[in-house]
Amino acid sequence: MTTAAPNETREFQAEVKQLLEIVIHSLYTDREIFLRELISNAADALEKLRYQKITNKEVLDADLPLEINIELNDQDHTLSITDTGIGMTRDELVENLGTIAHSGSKAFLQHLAEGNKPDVNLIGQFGVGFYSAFMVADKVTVTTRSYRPEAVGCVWSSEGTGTYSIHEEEGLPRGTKITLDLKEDAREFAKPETIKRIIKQYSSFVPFPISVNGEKVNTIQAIWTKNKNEVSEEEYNEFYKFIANAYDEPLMRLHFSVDAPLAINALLFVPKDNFERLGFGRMEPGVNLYCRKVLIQSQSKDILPEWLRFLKGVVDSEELPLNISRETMQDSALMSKLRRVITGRFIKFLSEQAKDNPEKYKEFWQNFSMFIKEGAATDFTHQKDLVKLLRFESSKSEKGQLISLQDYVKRMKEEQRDIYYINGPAREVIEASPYLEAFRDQDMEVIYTHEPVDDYILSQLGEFEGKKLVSIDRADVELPDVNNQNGAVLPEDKVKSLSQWLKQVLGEKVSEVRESKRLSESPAIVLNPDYVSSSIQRMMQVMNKDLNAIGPKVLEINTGHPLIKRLSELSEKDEPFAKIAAEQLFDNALISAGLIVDPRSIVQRMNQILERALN
Ligand SMILES: Nc1ncnc2c1ncn2[C@@H]1O[C@H](COP(=O)(O)OP(=O)(O)OP(=O)(O)O)[C@@H](O)[C@H]1O
Repeated sequence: MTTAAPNETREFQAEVKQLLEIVIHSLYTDREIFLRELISNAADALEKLRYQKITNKEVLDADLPLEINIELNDQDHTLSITDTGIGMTRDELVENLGTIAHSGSKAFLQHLAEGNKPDVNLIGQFGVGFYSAFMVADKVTVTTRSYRPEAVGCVWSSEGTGTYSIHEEEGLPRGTKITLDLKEDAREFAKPETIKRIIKQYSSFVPFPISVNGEKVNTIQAIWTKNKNEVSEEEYNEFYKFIANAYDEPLMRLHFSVDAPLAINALLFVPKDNFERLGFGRMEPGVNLYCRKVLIQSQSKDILPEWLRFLKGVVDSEELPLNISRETMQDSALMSKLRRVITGRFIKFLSEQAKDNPEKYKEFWQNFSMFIKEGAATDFTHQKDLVKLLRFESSKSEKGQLISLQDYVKRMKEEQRDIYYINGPAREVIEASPYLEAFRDQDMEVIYTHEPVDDYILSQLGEFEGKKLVSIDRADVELPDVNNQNGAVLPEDKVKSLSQWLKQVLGEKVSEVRESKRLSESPAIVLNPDYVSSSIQRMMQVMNKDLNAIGPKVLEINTGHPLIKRLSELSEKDEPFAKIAAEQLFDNALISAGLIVDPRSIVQRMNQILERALN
């Protein structure tokens, strides 16, 4: 703790200066959001005070009503917001209003620093918080006194240029008053009609009375405790905007209440955009935990598993003890029960959406599939149900059309025992690869996966509805023989000697060379002898920045292919060119598997091959 002098001027932290610079000089549109930010801070302070009172802590001015008062003075061009919340001590003032702790604000700054325009939804997501007051004010004064009985009141003020001043003041009531001296071009914010309109728009769900010049303006509602048919579509959307700091409407909504095994009222929203996917860093959880309408924990990390961090909303359970501490919250049996019930209900909701509202589900999948996959890979309690929510393209679905594992199983061929999948960065790449040849030949469907996490989930799962999940780049896939379109194949002894010769030429790159039963068009294919699929190897190549970070392969050759037949002849004659051709054949097969091959050696070899061809 710093023991500050009674009257002092301090510098803002560098990031705050940067933020203020942007707030003051570049944010001209949507300036009215400053009011929402300040009201939301006031409401937070009031929620925290209510919690302190309930948990029997001693509180200064315990009888003050919990409310927000806005005073406007059109003559002096001032606006003040007063709350009777927890207030701040001198140290808290310095910490909270002189520095930025919020990682979101830093990401927001970074985004702006890269020359992007601040869009209003983004401001809503990350918040410029308290500092947004400087969009409309050329001086901001914060008069505050903490709820702690021994606390001394303080006054903080700043003009938003690099410094602020702070001094102590006797006789203040508990809570915080923020006074704005409005800029000349922001004087409309001293007019009651303007302020009332803005409150209606952004803050009508604030759970404390708000008055403007003494007139009460909001209706306090805990709509999550109401019946579904008592809440209008508009109220839901407004509530979403309030709770998610959003400006658009949600993509999906789930409102439910259950009595057993636990009494729960919940209202959950899926937003339209996934800011994590758009590159704004990891999302913070967005669901608040209530007990009988009293906020227990905002943005609770414990009420839902991490993979559901994209959800916004409210969970209210009367079974929660009000004075539950952070520690007990984390590992209480009650919390894990709540978590299980709510997660299960949400997953059920998604599968209903997928069935009854496929277009909506598709939109959801396009934006939020990464979270469902994360859940399927990490949340073993719900893995079985989550896997049913996964969607894939396949060799029998049209481009962009998605199927589930259940769809696949339903249309499996009678004699087919396993579920087949193959990974590749894009549909076109997969379809050009030799892996599909045999399956096309047999008219068997293959699921296309595009991300390593898909393969991770499927290989970890092992089976689905009793059917084995098999990556078709595995060496041990059992398949009926294909019809070789090339006519006669090499005789057995030639195959044997060619295989031995290839093994010798390619050395440690191959664990085995053998005749293929699955190729009809391509000369050769590489297969994985172990459980590591090509997609995971590809990822390791990139992560380790090492093109050799792939294990030995099984090389299968198409013994009916003219190229292989000719190679057999050349190898018998000990032609030096045969070696070059063999190496290129192997690299081509790696490329077809989507693996990355050192381009330098390939180019060199290709030039040798060209030279010979041109001669
Ligand atoms: N009216 C208030 N009463 C008590 N504390 C406040 C009040 N306003 C702000 N604070 C304190 O100042 C901190 C910083 O506020 P600021 O609005 O910049 O960020 P935030 O509220 O934490 O985040 P965000 O606004 O992005 O949600 C708050 O976390 C809170 O501790």
